[in-house]
Amino acid sequence: MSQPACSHEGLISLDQALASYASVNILPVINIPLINAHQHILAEDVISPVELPLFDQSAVDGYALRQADIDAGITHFELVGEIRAGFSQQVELNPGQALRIFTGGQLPACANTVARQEIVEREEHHIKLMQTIDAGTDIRYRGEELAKGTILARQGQALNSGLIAALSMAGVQQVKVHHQPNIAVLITGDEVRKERDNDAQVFDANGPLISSWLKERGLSDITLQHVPDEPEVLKNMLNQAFSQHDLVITTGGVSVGDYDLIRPISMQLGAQQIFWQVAQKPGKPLYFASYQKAQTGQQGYLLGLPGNPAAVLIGLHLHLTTLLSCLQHKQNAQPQWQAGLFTGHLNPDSRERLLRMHMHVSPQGQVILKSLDKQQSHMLSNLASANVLVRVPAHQQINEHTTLHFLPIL
Ligand SMILES: Nc1nc2c(c(=O)[nH]1)N[C@H]1C(S)=C(S)[C@@H](COP(=O)(O)OP(=O)(O)OC[C@H]3O[C@@H](n4cnc5c(N)ncnc54)[C@H](O)[C@@H]3O)O[C@H]1N2
Ligand code: MOO
Repeated sequence: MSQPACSHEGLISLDQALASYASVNILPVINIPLINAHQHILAEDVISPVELPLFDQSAVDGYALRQADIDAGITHFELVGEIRAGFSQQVELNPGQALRIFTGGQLPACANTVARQEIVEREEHHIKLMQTIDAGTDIRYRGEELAKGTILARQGQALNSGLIAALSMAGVQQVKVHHQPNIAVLITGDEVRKERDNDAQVFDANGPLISSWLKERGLSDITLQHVPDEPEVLKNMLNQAFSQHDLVITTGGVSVGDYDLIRPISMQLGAQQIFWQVAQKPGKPLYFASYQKAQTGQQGYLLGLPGNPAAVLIGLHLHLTTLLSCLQHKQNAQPQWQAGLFTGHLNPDSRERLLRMHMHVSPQGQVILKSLDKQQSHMLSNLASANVLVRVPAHQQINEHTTLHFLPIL
C-alpha cells in the first residue's frame, strides 16, 4: 500500500523502512525433524512421498459386503471375520458372506461397499441389512485426497500446527527450513528496574514485552539483558552481542539525548546504519543497522527500538515482524494490511500514526474499527481492549466511516 511521501526532512517513510528489510541476507537452510520445525519457514516445497489415503478403508464401524450380493437381493449375511484398523489381512467372501469392519480398517479386495451398523440388525454371527446401499458406500478410497508427488506445502510458508499435522500424515519426517535467528535483546536505561529503589525509576515494560512476543512466535534462542547507560559497559555488551548473534534488538537510547548511545557506540563497533528515524508515531527514532558477526563473518542486524513502550510495540508488530520474515524468506513478508471502517474522528497529524484500536465485525458483516483512548507512546493500558494496529495517514482529517488499514496484534 503506498503512502504519501514523508514531509519530515531526513526521515524515511514507514513503507520505505519496511521495504528496506527485503535487502537483508537470508539465513541459512537447515534440515531438521518435522516435529522440531514448529513456526520455522519452509525453504523448499514439500512433496508428498505417498498417496493419501494410503489404502482403501472403511469410513464407519459396520460391515464390509459385496455389492453383487446386494444387487442380487440378498439381505441376510453370515459374518466370517473381523477387520480392525491397523491390521492387514487377506480374506475372501463367498456370496452371502460379510465381514465386521471398523473405522479406518483396510477394506479387503473382495468387498466393495460398507453397511454402517445403524442400518443393520445383528444376531450372533449373522446380520440383516435393513436398507439397500450403493457400491462404494462409506469407503475412503486410496489416493482420493492426494496423489504421490502432490505439493503439500510451499517454500516460504510457516509451519503451524495444522501444516505440521498435514505433513506428518503424509509420512514427511524431515524438512528443509531456514535457520531461526539467535537474538540478543538489550534493554537500556538506568531508570528501568524490576524493583524501584527511588521515585524517578520506572518498571520494565519492554523486556517482558519483547521476550513474550518472541516466545509467541516460536523464537526461543534468545538472551535478554539489562544495560546501564554507561558507554563502556554498553560497548562491551553490544560487542559481545554482535559477535555471536544474528539479530540484536535494543530498546531505548536511540533518540537525541546525551545518553542516547546506541547509534554512536554501534558505529564505533563497525555497524553500518541502514536507516535512522522513520516518519511514524510512535517510534520515530527507530534505528536499523548491519554488522559483521565476529565469530563467523556473517552479516547480523541491529534493530534499535525507541524506549517508549508503545514505540516498542509498533517496532515489534511492524518492523521486527517484517525483518524476521525477510531473514527467513517467508512468503508475503511485507505487512498484509486489512481494511475496516473507522468510527470516530481524528484530527490531522504531521506524522503517520499507528493507533491501537478495537476491531469487530458487525452483524451486517462490516469490519468496524473503534478508536481507543490513551494512545501516547508512554502508555500501554489500552492493550486490554486493543486487537489491531491501525495506520492513519499523515495530514488528513479522519472522519466517521473513513476506510483505514489495520493489522491484527493478537
Ligand atoms: N529532543 C528530542 N527528544 C526526543 C525526541 C526528539 O526527536 N527530540 N524523540 C522522542 C521520541 S519520539 C521518542 S520515542 C523517545 C525515544 O527515545 P529513546 O529511544 O532514546 O528512549 P529513552 O529516552 O531511553 O526512553 C524513552 C522513554 O521510555 C521509557 N522507557 C525506556 N525503557 C523502558 C522500559 N524498558 N520499560 C518502560 N519504560 C521504558 C523511558 O523511561 C523514557 O520515558 O525520545 C523522545 N525524545
Ligand atoms: O516516537 Mo515517540 O514513540 O512518538 O514517542
